Amino acid sequence: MSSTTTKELTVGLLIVSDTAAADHATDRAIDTLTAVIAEANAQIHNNSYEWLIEERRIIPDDKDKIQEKIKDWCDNKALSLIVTTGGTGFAKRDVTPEAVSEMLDKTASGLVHGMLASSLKITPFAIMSRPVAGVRGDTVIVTLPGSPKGAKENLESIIKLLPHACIQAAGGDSRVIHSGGMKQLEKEAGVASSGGVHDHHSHLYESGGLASDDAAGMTSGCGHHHHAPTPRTQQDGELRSNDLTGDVTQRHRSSPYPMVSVKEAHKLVAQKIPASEVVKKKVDAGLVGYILAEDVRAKESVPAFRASIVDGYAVVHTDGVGIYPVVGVSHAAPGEMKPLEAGQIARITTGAPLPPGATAVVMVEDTRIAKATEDGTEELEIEILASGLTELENVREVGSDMKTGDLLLRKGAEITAVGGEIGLLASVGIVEIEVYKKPVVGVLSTGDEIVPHDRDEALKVGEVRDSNRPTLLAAINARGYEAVDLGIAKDQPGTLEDVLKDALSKVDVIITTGGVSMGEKDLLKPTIERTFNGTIHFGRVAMKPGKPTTFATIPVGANASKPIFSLPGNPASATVTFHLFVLPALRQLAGYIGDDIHLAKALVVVEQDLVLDPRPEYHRAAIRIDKSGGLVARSTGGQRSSRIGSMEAANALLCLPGLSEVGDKRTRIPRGDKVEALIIGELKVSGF
Ligand SMILES: Nc1nc2c(c(=O)[nH]1)N[C@H]1C(S)=C(S)[C@@H](COP(=O)(O)OP(=O)(O)OC[C@H]3O[C@@H](n4cnc5c(N)ncnc54)[C@H](O)[C@@H]3O)O[C@H]1N2
Ligand code: MOO
Ligand SMILES: [Mg+2]
Repeated sequence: MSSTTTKELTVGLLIVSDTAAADHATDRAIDTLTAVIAEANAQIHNNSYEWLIEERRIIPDDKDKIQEKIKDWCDNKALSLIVTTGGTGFAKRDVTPEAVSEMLDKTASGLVHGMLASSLKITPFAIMSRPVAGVRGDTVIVTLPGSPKGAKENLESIIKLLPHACIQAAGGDSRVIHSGGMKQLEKEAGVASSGGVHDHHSHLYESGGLASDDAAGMTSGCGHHHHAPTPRTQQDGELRSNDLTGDVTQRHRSSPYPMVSVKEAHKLVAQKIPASEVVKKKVDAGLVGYILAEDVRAKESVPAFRASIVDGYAVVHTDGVGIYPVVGVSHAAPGEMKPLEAGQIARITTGAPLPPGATAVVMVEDTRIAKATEDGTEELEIEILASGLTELENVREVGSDMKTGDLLLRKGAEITAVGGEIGLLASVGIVEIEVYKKPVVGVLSTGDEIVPHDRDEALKVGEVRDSNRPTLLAAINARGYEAVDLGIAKDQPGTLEDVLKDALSKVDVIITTGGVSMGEKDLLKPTIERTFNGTIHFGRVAMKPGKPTTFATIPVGANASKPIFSLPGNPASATVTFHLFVLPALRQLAGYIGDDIHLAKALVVVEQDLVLDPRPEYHRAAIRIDKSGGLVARSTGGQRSSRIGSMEAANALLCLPGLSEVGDKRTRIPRGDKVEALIIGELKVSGF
């Protein structure tokens, strides 16, 4: 069943409200309904369909305007679903049901009853609502009340049944989506099973009894399969975050950010990272880690002269064995050289230029001294013992290692820490090359409780030493990127705004930690969206640790944007997600391409049983090369996200599948099994 392709069910949100139309900032319905729909997407464990919000409009209580939008969204855009809010009461200006009714081809009184029945369980005032529902063309239309709470409750009461309705309304075969799962669907939607008719249907929503966040079947990016909906990126004008100035009572009570898989998160990062810039750099030790932005050709030949490969005597190779006068000396040093004639030899050292006329070199081991000066300090005649010399024997011809114009390094080549590429460039006199600029990375800790790690004063209750900033600054530096310390920002919108504004002018990539989950002081997301007009590409990832990992881009000027990674505050979460998401992004910006962007992966044997978490887990471990050359992994112990100790001596992240991925088949990886490991540190050997 997971082989069916994902169908997108498009949605239009039509907010009918005089107040909200006059001041869009007062609207809460869009956020609320977006959250309901995101949650519905997050709970789909079968990739047969997903909701996609395509339209969002706020219009006044005006019958013509309502009908105009409905006409456009049904007849031109053929959306799957239109949800209106507002105008369903008894006030004079409440005209939504009338406007919608006139547009319907069919009514759907069942949906109306369903909504009213569930609302009446919550409040007797539901009786004051006049919802209508029906079909126009291919589109299902539902009217919800204007209060965000009422709208949310009504939509939640029917949303699990709407895919079925929408697909049928559009003339599709809804068996695809409800094949195998109608009973489950009915159970989840709180509707009694109608018996045998649906017996051949299979799962629409997977069972499993896990918390929705954790049960989302996601891939961990380590090659597990999954049934996740594709991520929804932010649409124009859609803001999911809490209101910055809002009260705690108004915050979201379930995350409005769809849970994306690690693989999808990587894809989004790769897509949204700005293009790499080209800069000129000197060829020196500072070039390590850069990627060439141009093909580089040899400016000179190596060797630049005919050079000896051995210490011995330069000869004319046709001369043969015999005793010859030593008429000159050539050391590996610049200088003029007297030409050599047949019947003469010249002493020569390794790397020294051959005298003009010499055609081969005989090793000193293949010679004997025949005559020395009287004081015994100098050679006069030497007997050559080697016979059958070939032309250029023991000689490096001009350009035999490399010729002027040869392609030395291709665009895209990495200047490695091994040093070979720098040597190559240096050998032919290249002093400057074009490379991709390495990003400068700013690191900011956030949180009222966070104090500098080196503050020389005991902690007061509630204070926490900042471990994320030194950790990340170190990791960034060690990977060869310039890191800028942005300090600690308090959980106040203004403070965060000032610090980020300053950072945007100084760095290419911003990393923040803390303040991205569900707390009322978790201000990163609303600040990015509302203050900086940024786009949050994902705000939740199906992984442990690191669930609230957030990635956004903030516009800076006309066509430019800068990436911001808002990592969870928990220290192990911040460190893991830095390696998993930020490092590849930095490498992409620095010009790495393809697989080179990502952490290296290997299969390792686990030395202990590892208990699986509902979420795909990145279990910190120390891996070693054992005597047989294989890789073995030892867990670093307690894996709680707050425990930075789980990163101590860790050089790998073991990719453990989430329980929701392996089904009920197993709850642990037994010792001796192999798992994939992402390598984040140096490999050690044991039993060398
Ligand atoms: N109702 C929910 N609560 C939480 C959820 C959730 O889904 N629903 N997610 C949990 C998960 S998972 C994580 S991870 C954390 C992430 O929290 P935030 O990113 O909002 O971070 P904070 O709340 O600011 O801090 C969390 C924790 O980490 C400590 N911290 C923060 N910064 C630092 C630092 N620089 N150095 C050391 N320690 C730091 C902070 O004091 C907190 O203890 O949210 C869960 N909650
Ligand atoms: O995802 Mo959080 O990072 O588990 O602690
Ligand atoms: Mg928090």
